[in-house]
Amino acid sequence: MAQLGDVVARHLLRFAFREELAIDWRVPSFGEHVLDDRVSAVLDTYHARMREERTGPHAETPGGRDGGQDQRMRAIGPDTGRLLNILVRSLAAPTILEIGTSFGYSGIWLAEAARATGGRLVTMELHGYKSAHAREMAEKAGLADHIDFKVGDAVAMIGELPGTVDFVFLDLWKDLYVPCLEAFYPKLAPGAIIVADNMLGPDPAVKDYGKAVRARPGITSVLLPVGSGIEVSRYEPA
Ligand SMILES: C[S@@+](CC[C@H](N)C(=O)[O-])C[C@H]1O[C@@H](n2cnc3c(N)ncnc32)[C@H](O)[C@@H]1O
Repeated sequence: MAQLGDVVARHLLRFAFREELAIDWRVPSFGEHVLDDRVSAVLDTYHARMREERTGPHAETPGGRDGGQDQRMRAIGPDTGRLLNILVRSLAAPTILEIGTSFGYSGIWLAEAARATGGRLVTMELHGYKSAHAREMAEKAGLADHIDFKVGDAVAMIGELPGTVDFVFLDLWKDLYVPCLEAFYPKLAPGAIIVADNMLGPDPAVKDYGKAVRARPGITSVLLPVGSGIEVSRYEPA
């Protein structure tokens, strides 16, 4: 019964917040005076591709997830992008870790906030062709100087990061959420914020992540119905 309740709640939330009703694709609505023209133009280019992706057939093409030739952006929407940007802008010169670059959409929102706050974005992606596209778009947006693009398995690369991180955006294949948490948790700076995407999806791995992050010492966490559902957590050691 509890499981049925979960499914119904998930569908109601998805309906209430589904793209057609809630997504505001207009970049200027974020604030014409906040995002510069180069950033807005790049976001608009991504939005056109995202609209096509979301309205087109959902079947995987050959080589798609994850035959090594995946072409879908699988990007967060503009609402989640705006929220990431707002959260990062509340931090001073943060080190931001993005796990799951894909073709670079969420990274634009994060890097724009990194530039505004004197911070830096480190973004990790398994596939070189996706990371290369993300870099090209970041160059067009004038943001590439604020980003380190890393290619390889994030779970392994997180362990090699020097220093601490102030903000983590977790958005890769869901079965890796908990292994990533295990890898980045020891690197969290006091006051660090973690945002995990796709938390209202059907994959049981996201529930495992929700339980695992809330069980960690020093974590306060809330699930928000923004985009496809985000778990927003804050770390404050005792
Ligand atoms: C949902 S997409 C990320 C979307 C992106 N954050 C955005 O909103 O624009 C997930 C990405 O994680 C990448 N990925 C999957 N496993 C990975 C791993 N072990 N290490 C690094 N990246 C991985 C996939 O190739 C895919 O591009």
